[in-house]
Amino acid sequence: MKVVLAAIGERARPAFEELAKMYAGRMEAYAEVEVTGYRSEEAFLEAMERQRGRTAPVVVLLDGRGRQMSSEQLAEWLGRQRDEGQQRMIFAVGPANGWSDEARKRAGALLSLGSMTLAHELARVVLCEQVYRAFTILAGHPYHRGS
Ligand SMILES: C[S@@+](CC[C@H](N)C(=O)[O-])C[C@H]1O[C@@H](n2cnc3c(N)ncnc32)[C@H](O)[C@@H]1O
Repeated sequence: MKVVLAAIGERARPAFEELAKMYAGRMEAYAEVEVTGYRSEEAFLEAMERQRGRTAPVVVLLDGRGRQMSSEQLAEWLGRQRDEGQQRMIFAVGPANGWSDEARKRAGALLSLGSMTLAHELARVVLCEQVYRAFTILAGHPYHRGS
């Protein structure tokens, strides 16, 4: 399975970029990982459109109005996708002013990180940590237990 961790808008400042890449690097023990950015929501949606077809990816938009899950629930869901043979999961953090309704309609799923609004750079760091955590839960790695 390949996991794409995307962000829309300006490149994150170095401190945020470094943290996102640190978790993405750790994730590589479990999946192929790509950290990428798109200059606008439109560019992102166009890229998603080009990937439609037989092996269409699951596109998960990070959104405050989305479904909230515990880390264990995210792990279970991700594990199910993997076991069902899903080859490509795209998680995307929206632009600073959020996703349009059109983007929300086209998403495979909307995922909330909680009811508080995070700065988009921070949301991507939290996303990367939670997807990494999900893989460690699936692998039975002690990271999730804090040991
Ligand atoms: C500053 S927030 C956008 C706030 C905007 N007013 C809205 O309602 O979506 C920028 C991006 O960060 C992500 N984000 C921020 N807080 C989030 C949360 N609690 N859960 C999921 N994503 C979040 C989303 O991808 C959002 O599009």
